[in-house]
Amino acid sequence: MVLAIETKKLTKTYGGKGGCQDITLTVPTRSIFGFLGPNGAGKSTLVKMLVGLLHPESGQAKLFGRPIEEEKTRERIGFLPENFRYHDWLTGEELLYHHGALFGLNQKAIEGAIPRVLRQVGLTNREKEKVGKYSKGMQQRIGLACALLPNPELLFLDEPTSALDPIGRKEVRDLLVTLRDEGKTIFLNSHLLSELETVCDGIAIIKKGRLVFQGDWRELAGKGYRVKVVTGELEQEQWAQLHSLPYEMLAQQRRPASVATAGCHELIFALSVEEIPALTRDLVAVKVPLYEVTPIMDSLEKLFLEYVHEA
Ligand SMILES: Nc1ncnc2c1ncn2[C@@H]1O[C@H](COP(=O)(O)OP(=O)(O)OP(=O)(O)O)[C@@H](O)[C@H]1O
Repeated sequence: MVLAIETKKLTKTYGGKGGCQDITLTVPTRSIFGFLGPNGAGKSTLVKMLVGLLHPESGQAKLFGRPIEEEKTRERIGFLPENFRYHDWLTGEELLYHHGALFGLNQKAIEGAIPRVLRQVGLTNREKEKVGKYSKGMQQRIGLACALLPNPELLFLDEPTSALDPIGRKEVRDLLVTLRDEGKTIFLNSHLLSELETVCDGIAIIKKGRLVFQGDWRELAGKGYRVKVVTGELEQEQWAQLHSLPYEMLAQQRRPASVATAGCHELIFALSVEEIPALTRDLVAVKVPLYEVTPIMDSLEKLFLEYVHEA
């Protein structure tokens, strides 16, 4: 499998301090990868090395199996830096021309790409307005449009939705999913964990310059499944049978009257994911009127806080 990003012990410090150290990371192609960490953890330092803005002190990094130093490799990436200040006096279109030229695209290629990127970021018909007059959200969108100009296979986005309202965020999330489905890889730096959890296939967590987790967070969050079971009214005997089943019941409560959905008892079991079908079969066997069986997963936020505090 060709990896979009592969680093081995990649290190860059600032006079021996800060930065990031010994980062060994793999990001598969055709995925959305979330890179998380508290402020000052080393996220930007890693991204800047990968896009060629900083030279690693030691270690190696490859993009699509090729060393990051190769110019040809860099042509395959797009980058949206955090809080980038665009040229206020240019129109959106002029800015795109400028960035297209910086990418080394010729006039024809730029003209062809502009309508595509404007459509992708929802700025069609706003390209003649000055960037200085754009709202913060529009400025973020035009930045994203610049990053998309060369139709990159790998896109580095640093906080791409921080200035957007909820509708704008949803639009950008949908765009990222579309890009991934088209075969692109997106490396996403964001503090908005609830956003990452809806789109990311894999994540890495960095703390004080070192990686403390990488992988599919859903696997990790789902390891210790809890399962919510909602039942109808239960006879005394059914309660007894329920308690005799070989599952650990963590909680039980009568559902408050305000809960509109059917069922009146809510039971929480501690289970592994593989045990869910067996639990369901056993509940049906003891004639429990079953309304709902739902796995409860930990949120990415909970996982993140655990790693950042404990590791
Ligand atoms: N140019 C620099 N000179 C000295 N130290 C630096 C420099 N750039 C970053 N650092 C230090 O390196 C560490 C990592 O910084 P970096 O900007 O990579 O973190 P970050 O995770 O991107 O932070 P944030 O989320 O706040 O943007 C921090 O301790 C920072 O102070």
